[in-house]
Amino acid sequence: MTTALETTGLGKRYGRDWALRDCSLTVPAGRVAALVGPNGAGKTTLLHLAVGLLRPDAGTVRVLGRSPGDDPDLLSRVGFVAQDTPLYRDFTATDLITMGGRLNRSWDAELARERLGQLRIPLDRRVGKLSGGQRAQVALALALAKRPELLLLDEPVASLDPLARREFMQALMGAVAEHGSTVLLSSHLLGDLERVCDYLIVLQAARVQVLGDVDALLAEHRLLVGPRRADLAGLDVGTVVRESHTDRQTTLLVRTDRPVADPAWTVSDVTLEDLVLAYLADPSVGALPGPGRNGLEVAR
Ligand SMILES: Nc1ncnc2c1ncn2[C@@H]1O[C@H](COP(=O)(O)OP(=O)(O)OP(=O)(O)O)[C@@H](O)[C@H]1O
Repeated sequence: MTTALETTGLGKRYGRDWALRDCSLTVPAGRVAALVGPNGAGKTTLLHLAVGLLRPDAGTVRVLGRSPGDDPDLLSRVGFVAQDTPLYRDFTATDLITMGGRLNRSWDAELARERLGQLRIPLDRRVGKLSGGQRAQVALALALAKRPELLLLDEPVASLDPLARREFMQALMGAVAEHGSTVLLSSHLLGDLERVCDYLIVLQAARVQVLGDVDALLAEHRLLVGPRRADLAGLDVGTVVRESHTDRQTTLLVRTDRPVADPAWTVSDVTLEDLVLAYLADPSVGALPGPGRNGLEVAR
């Protein structure tokens, strides 16, 4: 299996409004993919379509080569942690671990107990009495105990403190390294994603805006700082994704497959955060796979 998730022209509508539209993407197996975008962009909708909680109104979604919703067996191979970690609040973690063992064919109860023990989360306290962050950790431990081939996480670290976020991300990386799982993780915390994700999906206004390998995307973008130049016509620095100007200075985030030769510009690498923020600031520009430079094409 080389592709964990594949969508083709996928769409979901609520009434007359599209929550997700013309969404065609793949997440290669074994990747840790970041799913980012502003509030209401369609991230949760995409994840719910992938686990069969929603049915498409257009197009198709394939998970591990199968169609979610039509294939109950698929659920045993996919872990999903929903945005609000909706666990049964009257049960203890021990109850949930036992229940998971009855509901799942391959279930590593010891892994879940060990993880929660290391995090000092009381196994015998009702989940409703745990903190939001502790509940998120219980939900992740249960999802990992399933030993899923694909793990889908909807803003799992939002309620965690900075140390716990780092630990959570490390646990994810551990699971990927150990079991070769694929992870698709939605989050607004770009700094956290930069450390662990090697694949990027940016959704904006229900559509895919940027898609691809993080290293390839970072290698193709540059930050240029130079004397103020408000008129960019005729400038040969690649595609300008974002421009900003002060009285004396112009800063550009550009996409180019060539070194910037003009000595007027100070050229530096971009971070994932620079790149995502630049694209989010201008919905009319995108970077999608296609027959363009380095397999990627700028859509304006
Ligand atoms: N049950 C629903 N009924 C009507 N509209 C909905 C429903 N669920 C989502 N939407 C709309 O679909 C769009 C996409 O929502 P979605 O929850 O997928 O966004 P998101 O990217 O996950 O946002 P956030 O970052 O705020 O969690 C939004 O405009 C939202 O208002």
